Amino acid sequence: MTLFIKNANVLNGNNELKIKHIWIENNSIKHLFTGDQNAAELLVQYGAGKEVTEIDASGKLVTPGLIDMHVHLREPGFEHKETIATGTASAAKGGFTTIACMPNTRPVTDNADTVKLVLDKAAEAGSVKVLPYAAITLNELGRELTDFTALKAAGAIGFTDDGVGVQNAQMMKNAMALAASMDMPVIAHCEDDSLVVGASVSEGEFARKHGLKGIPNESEAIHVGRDILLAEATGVHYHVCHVSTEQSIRLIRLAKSIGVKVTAEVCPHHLILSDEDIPGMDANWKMNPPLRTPRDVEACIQALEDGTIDIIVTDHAPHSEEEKAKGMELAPFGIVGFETAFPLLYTKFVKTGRWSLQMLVDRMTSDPAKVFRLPTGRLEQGAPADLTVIDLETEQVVDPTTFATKGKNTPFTNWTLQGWPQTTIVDGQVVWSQEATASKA
Ligand SMILES: NC(=O)N[C@@H](CC(=O)O)C(=O)O
Ligand SMILES: [Zn+2]
Ligand SMILES: [Zn+2]
Repeated sequence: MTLFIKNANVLNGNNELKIKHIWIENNSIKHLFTGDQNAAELLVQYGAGKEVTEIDASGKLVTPGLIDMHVHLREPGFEHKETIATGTASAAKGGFTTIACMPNTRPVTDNADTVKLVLDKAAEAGSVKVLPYAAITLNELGRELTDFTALKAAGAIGFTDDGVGVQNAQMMKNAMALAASMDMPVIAHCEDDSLVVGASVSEGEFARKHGLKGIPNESEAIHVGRDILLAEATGVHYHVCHVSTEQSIRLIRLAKSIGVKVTAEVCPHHLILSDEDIPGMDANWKMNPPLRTPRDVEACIQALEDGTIDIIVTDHAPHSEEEKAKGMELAPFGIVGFETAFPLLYTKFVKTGRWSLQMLVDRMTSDPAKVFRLPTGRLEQGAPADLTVIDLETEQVVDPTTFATKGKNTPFTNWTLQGWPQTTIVDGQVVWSQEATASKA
């Protein structure tokens, strides 16, 4: 199939927008024409004898397909929360073309068969590229290492027990040494269980006001510090999940300055919301790590700006409405993220002038590709044709009833945002477009 995207606004790496015409053939970007070339003539010249699908991207931003290295697709085992089909559809609608899914399914992705099942279902669902992580320990119980060799052979791209922290330091050290010997990364949910028993929100204003036990910042940072020392000792590529505290950032900054191979990610909600924004005992504001203080929020923003935190991920974590209705203390942790991530960050940081558009796009495309050595995340001749067309103008109100994900658990309901993805292209195929949705409706 041949696809011709004309009049696209493309970033040049230096935060300048240039008009380009993008010619796609055989899954990759074959030509990148400058905007002063006549699109109609190019079509005649290069499209002779071919069936060419045209997309007019006039006035729209076209970026490399967005990449989300931390998501929960829930299948197998929790299909009432999400399936690989609904999760990837939601990702496509959010402009994502590659996503990496966490192993806290049922069964846990701690064996080669489950890795293969995820990959098969993803190929079948067909929306976006799915990269599975495998568990560090069997059943994510922290007692026994999984078979790293078999998991890597089956297609796992890294090891993580996301959902829980690995409590035992020796276990983590063994995992890191083994992963290092296989040139695989260890991705860590940092949480010391002994410090968080029975808590559902962060230690801060909201917990005090409602008489709730709080999750302290040290519960995250203690693991970050421990793991940095273990990463230094083993030489592994250590990646910190959903960083949310000033203390963790301080440690990561120090580790990077002395050459430890550490990278880190942050979620939109930890960049935009603090515990002081929580309106009441509503579990759509409950996630792990919890919303921290405004001071932590500012530390996260600055860490992303100065490169201490490398990338943005959503930690898309759908739960059913019944589960979330159990209230702040009993409901499971997690909020959905795919369909609001880019508009939230564009509206809150680019529209306000704090970030360049280039910075936001890089942290969601080329930077994750760099950190995880992916072939995608670039818009250039010869690159895989994974692209996202984004409308930076139209305002739209967040309405969870229109989400493609099964999860409606978001704190951003009714927020008015700009920067909505319009068309998502994976390997030269349109996997989602606003028009198709609109005309179907
Ligand atoms: N982030 C969350 O609040 N929840 C995640 C688990 C996790 O990412 O630790 C989930 O699986 O629901
Ligand atoms: Zn986690
Ligand atoms: Zn997660």
